[in-house]
Amino acid sequence: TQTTRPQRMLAAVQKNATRGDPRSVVKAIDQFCRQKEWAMNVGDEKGCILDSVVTEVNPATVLELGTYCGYSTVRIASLLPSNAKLITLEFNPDYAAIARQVIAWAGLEDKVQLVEGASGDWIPKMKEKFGIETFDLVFLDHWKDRYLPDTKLMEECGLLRKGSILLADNVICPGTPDYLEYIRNSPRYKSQYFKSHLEYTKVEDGLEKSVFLG
Ligand SMILES: Nc1ncnc2c1ncn2CCOCCNC(=O)c1cc(-c2ccc(F)cc2)cc(O)c1O
Ligand SMILES: [Mg+2]
Repeated sequence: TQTTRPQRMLAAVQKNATRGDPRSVVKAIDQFCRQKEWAMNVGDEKGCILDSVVTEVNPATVLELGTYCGYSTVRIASLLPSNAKLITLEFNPDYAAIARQVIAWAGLEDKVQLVEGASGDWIPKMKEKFGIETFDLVFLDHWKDRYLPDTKLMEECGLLRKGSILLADNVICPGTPDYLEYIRNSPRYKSQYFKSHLEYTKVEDGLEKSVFLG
């Protein structure tokens, strides 16, 4: 029977990457997506911007919305201090099953909690279920029409503190116009656009980094 693209991506990781070596996992996925099949990972170009933001923030608590196959999960978790926690939410159980194996191959399962479900359902439960007060960094990479409602939900649930950083993928392609309009005009955020390209292509895309001002 036919395999899925995430299954073929995992096979490429298990074939070409070294167990316990996150950089080799990232490299294997990027090579698979450049040479074999495009896939919606944040990719190597935007991934470097992600790395620089994670390093600058040095977060103790991270929320990732939209795990897919775990590519950005591995990039982020590999840069976290030992006591830091990364919670990643994935809606699609098939993606989640692959992501768990990719994260395990990278040896990062102790830093990552992968939760299956919709962001809108889980955000209100973060405090009670995971003992989270606030998130130092949120990486938004899920349904593009959920960025705005979920940001408002995080505000309402008190999950953001003065200085919390939101980093949003795909603000140009596929695009998140309502989110951009809100975050760039709200007096409660200070935003910065990092121009880049849609993963593995020459199409313009970028990341929007926003600081919550409280
Ligand atoms: N926990 C949750 N709660 C709610 N929803 C959730 C969820 N977890 C997952 N989902 C569902 C959505 O997950 C995938 C979202 N990502 C994308 O759709 C995406 C698409 C492109 C793309 C595609 C085709 C093109 F031609 C050009 C660009 C590029 C990207 O970089 C993308 O990130
Ligand atoms: Mg994306």
